[in-house]
Amino acid sequence: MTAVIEIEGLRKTFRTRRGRHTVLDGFDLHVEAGQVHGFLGPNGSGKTTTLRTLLGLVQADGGRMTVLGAAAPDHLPSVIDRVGAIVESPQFFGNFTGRRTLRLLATAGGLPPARVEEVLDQVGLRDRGDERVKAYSLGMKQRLAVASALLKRPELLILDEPANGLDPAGIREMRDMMRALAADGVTVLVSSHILAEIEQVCDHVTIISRGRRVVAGPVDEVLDGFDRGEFRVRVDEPDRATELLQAAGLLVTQHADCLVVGGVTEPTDVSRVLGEQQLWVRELTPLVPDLESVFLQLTGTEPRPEIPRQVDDSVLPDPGRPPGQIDLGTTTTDDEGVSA
Ligand SMILES: Nc1ncnc2c1ncn2[C@@H]1O[C@H](COP(=O)(O)OP(=O)(O)OP(=O)(O)O)[C@@H](O)[C@H]1O
Repeated sequence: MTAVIEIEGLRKTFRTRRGRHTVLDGFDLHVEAGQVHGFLGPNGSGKTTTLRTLLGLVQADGGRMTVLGAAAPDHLPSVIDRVGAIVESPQFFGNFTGRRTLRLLATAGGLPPARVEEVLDQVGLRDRGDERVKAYSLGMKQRLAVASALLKRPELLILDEPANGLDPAGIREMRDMMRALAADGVTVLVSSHILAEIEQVCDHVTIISRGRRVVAGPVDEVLDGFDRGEFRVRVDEPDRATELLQAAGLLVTQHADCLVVGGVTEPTDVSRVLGEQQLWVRELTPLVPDLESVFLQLTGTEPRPEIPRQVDDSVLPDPGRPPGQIDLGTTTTDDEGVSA
């Protein structure tokens, strides 16, 4: 497999009114060719800063990055024509129509006008392309942004929150589009908070928390790593059931309307232990971890009853870092991202 994006030991500190704020603290990301790679993290964990840094929009304080084999940011210009990116909400001239906007971009990139019609059709704006952008809804602006990123038929597509403002049909279309692009060999790096979407469309995932990678790998393997063999069990007399199951060596947690039984290797063990004492199981459902539960657990962002969670409350991962951090210097940048 060829690495399309390599980030090692990325560091970035902003100077803010509250003092220095380390946003990326030795972050690593590896995206291989052909992957649809989900990039997840709580609000403020550093996703957009990572993508902006990768694209040369923010200067890193340390670390090593390559895009399509070219060292970033220094050699980014040599590969940028092969990269399509939407990072944050792109700004377009409100008085231009969607079609005119794309034609200008196509002309600047030496692309034929026919390509504009193809991408307008692809993102569902074919019939609204002659309206001014300022009259577009949020979701239509997002579709226009995707169209602009697709114009040059990129080998690598970087999408920061592409589902922002999209209606349910639009989200599904975005998912189908990512799948179709992947089938055509395009590598996609996508950040999103819609974890069910990510789980459906991505084959690989990296989760960031407070500027450090907390997990990375194939989605299936990440989820399997959190499968604790738990089952939801509904049964009459939950107290007696708990005693019996615990006596059989199983881990039992009582909830308001069910028991969660862990350490189960063979589900029939549960029904047998209870049935032998005339307790009949009404439900026995495997609790398969999903990306949302894994995300909440790894980032420490499970909602707490009656305690509003603050954005910087997420978990700071174990500081045991893989080797490979290379200092580029220790510059600190201000709120505008300009080197100080
Ligand atoms: N130019 C800047 N100056 C100062 N702080 C900044 C700047 N840009 C980002 N930050 C801070 O960096 C942290 C990470 O922001 P970033 O936008 O990368 O998070 P994110 O993971 O994309 O979050 P979200 O999911 O909310 O979009 C935040 O605490 C943010 O306030």
